[in-house]
Amino acid sequence: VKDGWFKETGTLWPGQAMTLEVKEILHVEKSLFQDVLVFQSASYGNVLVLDGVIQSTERDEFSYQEMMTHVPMNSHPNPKKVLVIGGGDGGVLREVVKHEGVEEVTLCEIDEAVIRVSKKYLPSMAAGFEHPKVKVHVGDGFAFLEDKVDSFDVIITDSSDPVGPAASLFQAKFFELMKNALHAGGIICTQCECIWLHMPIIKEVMGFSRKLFPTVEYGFTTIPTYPCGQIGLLVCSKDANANIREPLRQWPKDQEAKLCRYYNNEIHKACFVLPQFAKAALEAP
Ligand SMILES: NCCCN[C@H]1CC[C@H](N)CC1
Repeated sequence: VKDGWFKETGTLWPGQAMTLEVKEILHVEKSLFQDVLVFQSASYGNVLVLDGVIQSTERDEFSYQEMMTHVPMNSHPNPKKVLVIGGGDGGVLREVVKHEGVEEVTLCEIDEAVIRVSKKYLPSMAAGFEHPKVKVHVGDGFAFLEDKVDSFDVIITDSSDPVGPAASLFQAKFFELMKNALHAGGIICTQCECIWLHMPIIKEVMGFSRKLFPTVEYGFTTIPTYPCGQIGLLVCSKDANANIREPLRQWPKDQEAKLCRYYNNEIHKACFVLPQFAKAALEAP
């Protein structure tokens, strides 16, 4: 933090940086896995930063957490058992339990510091941990999935970037583990980076995903504090007849408006409509 501003420089977005004005530094810690910073910003509420990269801000996190959750969940006919890999700020958990049919949601986060710090400084997200249907496992998602077979209806990988603790979550082996852990007809949704910055990463991940899943779709959401204000979600189904682009389930309009500030059943469809350069680069070979 310099002259009262935080600057998000990163090897994954060379030559550019988001900056946020800092009102107060709330927490600085070196966890077992990464540098953890929380600050109160002048205009985005409290901000969680891991290894210098913005993970969540109170003002705009709902965009990402809602889309990462409700696009896969409403693409599944009846999700009962849900797994969240990463997601230590609790935001995805908060969204998953909005689906009445869910019986149990397990969160597997490698770094207990993220959970602890989120509970203290990001209460609107960490509220997700309080729900009776929630089980928390602190550990590596890779290791957690090694012995899971035919166990979940939906798996959401809410990860940081493929640099540091989350690097293994962008590899084919991890997608094989997620596939094996899914029930028939199961769906995964993973954080899949930005079309303005990471086309090679997106193409690589979609490439091996298409070998593993019959249905693979890249959608995105807009979010001011992620690089270039756009972040992707890769949604894959084991069901060859699944049409992820059309919500299978939807709340009644008035209920939807109470539950969500970003997601609705129109934006579920719209999020898969890509600009020409991305459509051309990402369409199936
Ligand atoms: N719930 C935390 C979301 C983490 N998502 C990522 C954080 C880092 C960004 N460069 C990309 C999204």
